[in-house]
Amino acid sequence: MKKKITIIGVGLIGGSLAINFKNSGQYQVIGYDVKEHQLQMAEKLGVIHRGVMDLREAVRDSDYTFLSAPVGQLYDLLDTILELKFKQGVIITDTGSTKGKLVEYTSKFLEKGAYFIGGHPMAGSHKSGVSAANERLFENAYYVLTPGPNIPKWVVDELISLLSLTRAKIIQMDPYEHDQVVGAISHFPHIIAALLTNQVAEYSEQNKWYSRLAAGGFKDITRIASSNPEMWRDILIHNQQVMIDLAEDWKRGFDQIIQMVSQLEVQAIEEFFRSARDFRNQLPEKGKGALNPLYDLFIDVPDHPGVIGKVTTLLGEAEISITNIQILEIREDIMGVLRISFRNENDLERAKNLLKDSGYHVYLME
Ligand SMILES: NC(=O)c1ccc[n+]([C@@H]2O[C@H](COP(=O)([O-])OP(=O)(O)OC[C@H]3O[C@@H](n4cnc5c(N)ncnc54)[C@H](O)[C@@H]3O)[C@@H](O)[C@H]2O)c1
Ligand SMILES: O=C(O)C(=O)C[C@]1(C(=O)O)C=C[C@@H](O)C=C1
Repeated sequence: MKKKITIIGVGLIGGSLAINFKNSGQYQVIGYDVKEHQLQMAEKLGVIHRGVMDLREAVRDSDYTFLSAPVGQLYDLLDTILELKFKQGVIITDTGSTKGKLVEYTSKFLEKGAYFIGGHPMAGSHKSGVSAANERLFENAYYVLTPGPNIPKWVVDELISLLSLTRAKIIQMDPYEHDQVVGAISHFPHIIAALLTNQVAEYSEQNKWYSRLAAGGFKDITRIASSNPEMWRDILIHNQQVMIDLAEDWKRGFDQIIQMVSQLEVQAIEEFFRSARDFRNQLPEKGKGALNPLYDLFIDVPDHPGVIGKVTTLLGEAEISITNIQILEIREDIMGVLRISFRNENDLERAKNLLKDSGYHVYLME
């Protein structure tokens, strides 16, 4: 009998994990979510084998349980699971963006016969929900595990082996070190992006040109301001002290550059940009083969031979390049969903209008 994997919270991250596990053919993948429509969509897209709305049923025979709900939900979920009947030796892990407090909180699982290992895939998107799930989301990305000191090595190895299906690079880290580092490279940047966006939004109330002229630079630095507000509220709250410390460093840096500008310290200003450029330029690019989840278009297609060819021909004739194409589900007599990725927003927009005008039902995902 196949081992059972339960995904609690079948959204972007849970759904992307689920696809990898399901497509391996080695596991039975069950989804649980508080939103029934997410489960229905997950089943329709073929992301999970089956969705259940009852947590008791979801965890009962599970060999591996993934908690991929928002960070603020994890503690209550863990408390509930602890009271339920679960398999002895089950490996429970999460995908939450913060790790320190959670790992401390979960040490009590061990005495109940379950192993908890904190986890955090360092890949994602500003999009939410299972419709944005992507089989290749984690490919080449780092996936951090933060096992507590009492978790046996063979248990960690077993989880690593399962996660290798995602083709992520799995590393282990101290949970508080994780929060420190990820606070600086992920959590704090979301504050900056939102702050900058709010500042410009305020100006644009008086003058429409702010939003009309907002081009590449502004859009690049503020892409993540489109992220899910509830998710980011939870993350900041659960990494509170790190955020406060980073803000102090930011204020110091900000005072310095403003001082340079007001004193017209031209050399220092140039050096400020040069050192940033040098560090930015040596950051590794995302590995080859990984999808850029940004410019995706979804198209409902009937399961007729040649339908993909018709769509790609239409795009090709209009000289719109595609970077990837994926069938999210094709079963007999059932409408399938085609996901086509484009290089930029302009291509995406043109393709959307073209396909719509040709009678296809096309949509973007939040
Ligand atoms: N989005 C990212 O870029 C990213 C990357 C890595 C890790 N994470 C972390 O992964 C987790 C999931 O993020 P996501 O982007 O997939 O969010 P998402 O909103 O796409 O999915 C979360 C899912 O959890 C469900 N949910 C909410 N409360 C629940 C509960 N009490 N029980 C069961 N299901 C519940 C929601 O209905 C939703 O389907 C978060 O903890 C987040 O911090 C996110
Ligand atoms: O690419 C994005 O939109 C993300 O915000 C992904 C991102 C990140 O900050 O890099 C966000 C949260 C996660 O916990 C991990 C990854």
